[in-house]
Amino acid sequence: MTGLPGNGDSVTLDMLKEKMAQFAKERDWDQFHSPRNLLLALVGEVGELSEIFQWKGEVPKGLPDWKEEEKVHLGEELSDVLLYLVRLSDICGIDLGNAALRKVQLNAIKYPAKDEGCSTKQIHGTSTEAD
Ligand SMILES: Nc1ccn([C@H]2C[C@H](O)[C@@H](COP(=O)(O)OP(=O)(O)OP(=O)(O)O)O2)c(=O)n1
Repeated sequence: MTGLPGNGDSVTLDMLKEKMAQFAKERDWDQFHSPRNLLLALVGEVGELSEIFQWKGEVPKGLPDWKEEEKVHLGEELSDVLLYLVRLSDICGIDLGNAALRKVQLNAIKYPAKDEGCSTKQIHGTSTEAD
């Protein structure tokens, strides 16, 4: 495994966590990667991500009309958000993967599937045929 993108390996949150830790250590940037700084950096990147969609109106899933360079840019901004989120979680001592899995379970309890009596209308204000 080379750890480089595109070599067929699946990327894990742990890999990204280690990459970010190494990146900060090599630059002596641990001093700047405080919880508050990382949170602000994360929010800034969410802003940059939002700018990509700003004023475009609704866009179809899969972004079929977008140029390749726009999709590359989108991937970069999504990555910045993910990387700061992973780093913030690490610095706060949160196991993000397990916390997210637990949250998915909690979501399923809070919003039961339609067979278990939950309607789309209750949550999104619109009905589907299944409702
Ligand atoms: N103190 C820092 C600064 C940067 N990064 C890393 C995490 C992000 O993935 C990326 C963010 O870099 P920039 O602040 O240069 O932001 P952009 O890449 O979005 O550049 P720009 O804002 O010019 O578009 O670099 C980091 O870990 N710690």
